[in-house]
Amino acid sequence: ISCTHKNRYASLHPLWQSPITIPGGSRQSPINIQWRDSVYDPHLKPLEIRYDPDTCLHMWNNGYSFLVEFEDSTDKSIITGGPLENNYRLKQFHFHWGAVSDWGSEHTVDCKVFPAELHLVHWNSCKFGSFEEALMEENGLAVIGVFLKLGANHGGLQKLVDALPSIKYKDSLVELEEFDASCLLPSCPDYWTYSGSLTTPPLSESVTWIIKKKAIEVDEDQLEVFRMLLFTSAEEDEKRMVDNFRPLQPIMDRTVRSSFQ
Ligand SMILES: OSc1ccc(O)cc1O
Ligand SMILES: [Zn+2]
Repeated sequence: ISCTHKNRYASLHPLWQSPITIPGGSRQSPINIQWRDSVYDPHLKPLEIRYDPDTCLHMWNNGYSFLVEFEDSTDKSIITGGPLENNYRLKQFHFHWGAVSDWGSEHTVDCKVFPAELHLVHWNSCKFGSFEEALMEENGLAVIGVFLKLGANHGGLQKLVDALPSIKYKDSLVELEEFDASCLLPSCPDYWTYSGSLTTPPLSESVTWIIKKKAIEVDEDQLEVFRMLLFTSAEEDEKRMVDNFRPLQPIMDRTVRSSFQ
């Protein structure tokens, strides 16, 4: 069964309008995760997260989302274990969200859509020399996806939310002193994992996705600040940065594994 394409695709940014199909694309993201079709893999290890808050550099609006970027010239902030063969270095994290809290996530679980989704992007520093090189290689990247659901205010996220007005326009940037990205992860270790792609151009099929089973809670006021950002620069006609998610892609010949029974 496919998830009914509700009107959440009605007003997408041109980038995501036509579900761009990559010629010969066989492992595109995002996908719907059908819980009952996922296969428990007892060989999956616990994911190890080792982030150093001092590697945080800045936050900027790249015209698709807002990103927090990290200094990645050493293995100071890495993930390892889980489905991964090597260490993967934290490069950046960013979010996808909707114009309203009825939709916004890229992945879905049993067709359930969340108001937003966090992506923590890492690259294989054992096999490649840079993020840009790893981006084009099979298993070059590992991205942790975390669903955001409506609930209590998220204290760690609030530090970023407070700085968002200063990067309202495309290509604006603000320095950040230390930020511990692990505060954005749920405490539950459970995850699904599958082979996929970037969800923004160049849509490279180089991503080992690690989707956390548990969502983190944020409140409506925090999402409202996300929605105040603009896709556009100061000189252009204002376009609010909302609905920056890619439509669901076919699972093709892929299996989603779970780290839990
Ligand atoms: O939207 S997903 C995504 C975007 C940029 C990137 O460098 C990696 C990613 O997984
Ligand atoms: Zn993303």
